[in-house]
Amino acid sequence: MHDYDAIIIGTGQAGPALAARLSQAGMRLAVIERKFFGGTCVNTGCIPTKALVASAYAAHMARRAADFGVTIRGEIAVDMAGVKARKDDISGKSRAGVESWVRGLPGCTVIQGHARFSGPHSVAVGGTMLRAGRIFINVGGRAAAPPIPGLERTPYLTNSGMMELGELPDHLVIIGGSYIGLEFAQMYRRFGSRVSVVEMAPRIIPREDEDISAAVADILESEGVALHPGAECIRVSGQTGSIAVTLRHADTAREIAGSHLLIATGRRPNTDDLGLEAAGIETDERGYIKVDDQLRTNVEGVWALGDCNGRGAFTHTAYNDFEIVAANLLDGNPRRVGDRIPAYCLYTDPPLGRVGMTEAEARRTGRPYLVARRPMTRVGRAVEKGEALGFMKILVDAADRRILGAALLGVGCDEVVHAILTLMYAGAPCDVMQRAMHIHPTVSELLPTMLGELVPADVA
Ligand SMILES: Cc1cc2nc3c(=O)[nH]c(=O)nc-3n(C[C@H](O)[C@H](O)[C@H](O)COP(=O)(O)OP(=O)(O)OC[C@H]3O[C@@H](n4cnc5c(N)ncnc54)[C@H](O)[C@@H]3O)c2cc1C
Ligand SMILES: NC(=O)c1ccc[n+]([C@@H]2O[C@H](COP(=O)([O-])OP(=O)(O)OC[C@H]3O[C@@H](n4cnc5c(N)ncnc54)[C@H](O)[C@@H]3O)[C@@H](O)[C@H]2O)c1
Repeated sequence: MHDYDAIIIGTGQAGPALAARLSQAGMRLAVIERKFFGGTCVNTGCIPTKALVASAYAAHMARRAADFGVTIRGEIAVDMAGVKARKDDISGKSRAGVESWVRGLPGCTVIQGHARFSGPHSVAVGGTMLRAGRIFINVGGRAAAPPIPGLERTPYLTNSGMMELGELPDHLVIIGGSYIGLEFAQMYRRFGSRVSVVEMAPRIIPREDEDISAAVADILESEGVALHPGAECIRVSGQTGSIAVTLRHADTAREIAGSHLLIATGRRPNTDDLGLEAAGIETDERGYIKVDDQLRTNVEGVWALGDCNGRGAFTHTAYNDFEIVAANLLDGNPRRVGDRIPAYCLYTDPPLGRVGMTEAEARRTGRPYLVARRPMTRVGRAVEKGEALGFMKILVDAADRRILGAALLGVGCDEVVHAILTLMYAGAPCDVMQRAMHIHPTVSELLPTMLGELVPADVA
């Protein structure tokens, strides 16, 4: 039995930063990783997908060169080997950076292998037993495959398999029209594949407002992505190169013939093989580890951070979990998960920047609210860039004039959304932003203008 002050399981988006703080505090710690340092974000999630999105954007803009008065002689071709090499290089450097950081921490022992609890404060990795008074679980999640008949016999890709894909699919059929599905859909269409997206909800990105789903659908369809909302996938069969996907749409069955199948139907936590029962750590019915507002599990001295606790599903929520645990444990600062404001982006082009409530959520609160909308065709910077698709929407509480939420679908909106996010954290009324002089020409300069055009929601 090896004794430590702390054990961290998983090197995702919370573990390494927490290891650095614990090491700085003089603790002896063990960090256990079973696969790639950096976890999902670095290896099969945010970083590689955004590198691929950048290649797809370059191809798209090259095809649009004539719109800008630029002539490209010859065919615009995408070299998938080059695209993959660029992605692998970016992702690989990030992985190596995390690994050397963690290995270099004073007092930190890195163990490679699968960790499994053997008791409330003990963990086994292969034949090695480790014990600590504090254990931090940062095991993340993986793609969940739905119980579609035939799937077990049909080759399919998940976000992980997509990272290894060397060839350009002739026809990529994607099951799931949400964040993962849509980012891959647009990028592969831009690389040159035919792409079909099957979504069983009545519309794509069903958690977003209807106007946002419709605008994103228009953008994707205008590029030639075939969308099948309201269609349940009832059977799949075939081999790579020849895949048959059967859909039921309004009681009618039809078949899509594709070359490759991507399953993007959500994720599940990596908690089923962690021996949680040996430690008495409680999970919910979907396998997420139950935590309180400071990320403590029901077992004293055990915390769960990141995707595995079901309180967030993003890199920034996992990292924020680290900040909350470190603040409580090391800084005497009682930070809480409940204090954070939901925020994320969908990295289609143009991106969708989201913060706070959707309009549907604002409506459900029953309180009066104000709304301002502006199409990107009325945003000078977007017009100048020749990228004027989408619209921006801001919701404001009619009583205290604080921003309730925003959905910004437009060029640069993955950055613009932070101005609203910061104002919301400051708890300031929107008038503060309206009076602040903004820089011209930017997308952000239209935020104050929009706030001057707020109208009650029922007349919007
Ligand atoms: C395709 C895709 C795109 C995404 N894009 C974005 C984006 O643009 N922005 C964003 O914010 N989020 C994005 N996400 C989500 C983001 O990647 C995750 O929310 C984030 O990585 C979660 O981090 P984590 O620390 O919880 O766990 P992970 O990053 O999943 O890390 C968990 C680590 O634990 C290890 N592990 C698991 N079990 C054990 C065990 N028993 N023993 C030892 N080690 C173990 C794993 O090998 C892994 O390295 C994306 C996800 C996907 C799939
Ligand atoms: N830009 C980002 O921040 C980003 C990008 C990608 C992923 N992520 C993270 O990864 C998580 C998972 O993303 P996701 O898109 O896989 O999951 P999701 O849970 O957001 O969406 C899954 C979709 O698949 C549909 N679906 C499920 N079963 C189906 C079936 N049998 N047939 C047809 N449709 C079906 C659902 O209705 C849903 O719309 C997200 O919640 C997000 O946190 C973030």
